Amino acid sequence: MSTSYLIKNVAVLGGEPTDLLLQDGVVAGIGPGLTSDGSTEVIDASGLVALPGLVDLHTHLREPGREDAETVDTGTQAAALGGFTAVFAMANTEPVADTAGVVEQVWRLGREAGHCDVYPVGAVTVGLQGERLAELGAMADSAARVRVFSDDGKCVSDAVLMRRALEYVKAFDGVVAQHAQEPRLTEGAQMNEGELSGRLGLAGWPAVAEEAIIARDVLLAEHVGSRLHVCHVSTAGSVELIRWAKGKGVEVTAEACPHHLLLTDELAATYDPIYKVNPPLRSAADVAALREGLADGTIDIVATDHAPHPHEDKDCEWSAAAFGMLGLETALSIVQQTMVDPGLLDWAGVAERMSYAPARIGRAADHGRPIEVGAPANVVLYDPAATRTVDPSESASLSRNTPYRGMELPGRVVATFLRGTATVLDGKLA
Ligand SMILES: NC(=O)N[C@@H](CC(=O)O)C(=O)O
Ligand SMILES: [Zn+2]
Ligand SMILES: [Zn+2]
Repeated sequence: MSTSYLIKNVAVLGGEPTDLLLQDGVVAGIGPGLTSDGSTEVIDASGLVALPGLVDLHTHLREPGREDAETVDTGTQAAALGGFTAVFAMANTEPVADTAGVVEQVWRLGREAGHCDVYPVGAVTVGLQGERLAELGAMADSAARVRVFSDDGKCVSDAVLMRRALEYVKAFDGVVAQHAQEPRLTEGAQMNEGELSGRLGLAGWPAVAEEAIIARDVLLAEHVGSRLHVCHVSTAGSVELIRWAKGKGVEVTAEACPHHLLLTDELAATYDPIYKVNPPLRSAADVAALREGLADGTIDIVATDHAPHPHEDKDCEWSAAAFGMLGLETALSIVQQTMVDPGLLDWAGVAERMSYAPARIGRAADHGRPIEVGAPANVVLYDPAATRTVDPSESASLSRNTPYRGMELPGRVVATFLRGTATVLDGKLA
């Protein structure tokens, strides 16, 4: 029999303190003054906020193939520590997750690890090569029940292939998640194109390379009547385009990453590749536009783009280093710092953008449910008053490439429950 938990005096979505009973995998009771029998573990949650288990629509778990950077086991440990109960695992593994066999392998590894649910993302094109559509239907029909398809890491830049993919996924209510990067406009690109890239002598990655693909794709999505999701939106112009498309009724959703909500391209002046990421860190004006777009719902969700890389791929000169940074264990803190503390989002808004909406977009039915009686007990307890200094060596990830090392961040995940079982207790893996 699994343990049941009575969580006392917890602020559900930041509301008035109440009690929460998690039993038999579901939320079994909510209300002040709940009492327990002897077999129930009681948690004093005074000062803590309860949120629905977080859902990350954009995680790189690296397995199969780059187990030196991350495995499904270590990546989902990091996820649980960050308050996540479900992650969508990107397809740019080795081999690429472009067949039913590979997505089932990742899905099975997730079940065996047991730290959070793993929803494999299927590649759009064979080998991420951008030439032929992968077996989308076979992945959708597999045990992994894939609904999100992405060549993330690469852009589906061929308009005909993108159109076909959007058409194809309609049959099983799927969505194409685009890494919006016009390849010809970003050959050799190293950082945001601007005055600073010129001064630093690093090849620029212009905003228009992202915006041109988003403009094209929202028009394609409208034309074929399909669902489009835009990965890691990074520019003010992209926010504007998505706002316009939504206004027209296009079925487009979009994500922003924590690092794009906090950090700017000025960090490239350090030449420290810890700040090298794709799409690149942008200007302060872009950061402000992303925060505003996330606040008003133009940007639907926060997704981490957790991108582990081993030190030999990061501890080298800027132009040789890999793109990407860790994100799972710090996401909620960065969202608190950039959105909640400045008053741009309340905790209900965080639940929408980090749990309900990503689960909806990815069709993860057991996740992203309000904390109410009968719902699966996927819950995170968070202490917004705590602070901590980020120490990369404490990360559960196999990699160390966090841009927040040494920074003092607000908040701490105290506990995470997956279907009523604690995956994290007292801030540590349970
Ligand atoms: N974001 C990154 O900088 N890197 C990602 C790929 C991607 O998300 O495009 C990776 O797989 O390392
Ligand atoms: Zn990407
Ligand atoms: Zn990615």
